[in-house]
Amino acid sequence: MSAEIIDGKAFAARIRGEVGSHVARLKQEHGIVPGLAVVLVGEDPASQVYVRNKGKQTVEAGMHSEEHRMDASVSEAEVIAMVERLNADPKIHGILVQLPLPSHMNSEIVINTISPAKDVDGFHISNVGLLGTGQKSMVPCTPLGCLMMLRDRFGSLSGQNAVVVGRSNIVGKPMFNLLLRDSATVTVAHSRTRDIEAVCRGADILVAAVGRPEMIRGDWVKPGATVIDVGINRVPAPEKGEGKHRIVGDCHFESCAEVAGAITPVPGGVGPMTIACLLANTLTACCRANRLPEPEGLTA
Ligand SMILES: NC(=O)C1=CN([C@@H]2O[C@H](COP(=O)(O)OP(=O)(O)OC[C@H]3O[C@@H](n4cnc5c(N)ncnc54)[C@H](OP(=O)(O)O)[C@@H]3O)[C@@H](O)[C@H]2O)C=CC1
Ligand SMILES: Nc1nc(=O)c2c([nH]1)NC[C@@H]1CN(c3ccc(C(=O)N[C@@H](CCC(=O)O)C(=O)O)cc3)C=[N+]21
Ligand SMILES: [Mg+2]
Repeated sequence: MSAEIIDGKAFAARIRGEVGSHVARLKQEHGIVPGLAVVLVGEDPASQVYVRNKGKQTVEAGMHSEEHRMDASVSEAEVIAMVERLNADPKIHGILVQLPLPSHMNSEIVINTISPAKDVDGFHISNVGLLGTGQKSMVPCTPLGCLMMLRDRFGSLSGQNAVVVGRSNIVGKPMFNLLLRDSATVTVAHSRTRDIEAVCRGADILVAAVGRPEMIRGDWVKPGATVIDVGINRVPAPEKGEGKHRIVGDCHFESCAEVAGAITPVPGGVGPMTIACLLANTLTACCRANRLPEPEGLTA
């Protein structure tokens, strides 16, 4: 193995520390406490873990944290009513509606009900449009975390060949926009891409957001490339015992690490950065709501 392992866990802890000191200053100088509300509909066990981590780290950063759990059988109108209540709540600066929502709901309608200023996921259509046109917006947490790690490694991304595998609204497309804004040359690959391995081999920066366990192998990677593995896949781990699981990325770690110059591990890579960026976005939203200067280095 030759690649440098990018320590997302340590990077994220550093960001949370910075967020924490800004929060302490807001409290001391202005008596303001940033607040994040998470709306969780249904009982998806993987989501539960994620929501618990978020709540814990929000409180550790000195912020106010609320979780609103709703039964999977509630109506779309009830979720919308919850969002509208949070929109109107002055204690709350950030709202996250955990996706996916139960299939009987239209998640676009629910997400677009969130006040754009409180949309710390950056999924509201007006934030999507602002990002796409290069204007100030709330930036989706996972792509923002990836961008921070890339800027840290490269300094400038100008002229780098970046390939994003996956075109979802929550990862692939916003990642494309952020890389393009930083003047990388960006290709977006997806399930219809022809000769995807060759496309990936052209990448100085390879971002994998596919949702297919270990799909990207070492021979897809250009020697020395930087590989950002967004994938979070639960796969059976019989070696750990009957019915046990482990988490793997969209990249086959061992073979990719032999070829890449640097790679993010799963777990311990993009995941912790996502939560750190969620806290950073909540702080940013709070500063904007109170017409206070925004913290530097915590937004795109
Ligand atoms: N670490 C973190 O913080 C986060 C991790 N994730 C993880 O990232 C991964 C991606 O998530 P998300 O973007 O929501 O996933 P989606 O399922 O919404 O999108 C997957 C994308 O990958 C493409 N794709 C699927 N199969 C292939 C294939 N065989 N070859 C090429 N492209 C393919 C799809 O193409 P097409 O459009 O043509 O169907 C689609 O564009 C998941 O593992 C998810 O769990 C997600 C969010 C946050
Ligand atoms: N509205 C919305 N916004 C999201 O940002 C969102 C969402 N819905 N739905 C689900 C996905 C998934 N996601 C993760 C975030 C952090 C980790 C994370 O912290 N992972 C750790 C721990 C993994 C573990 O061991 O469980 C790691 O990778 O090291 C994982 C997954 C955010 N998502
Ligand atoms: Mg998805």
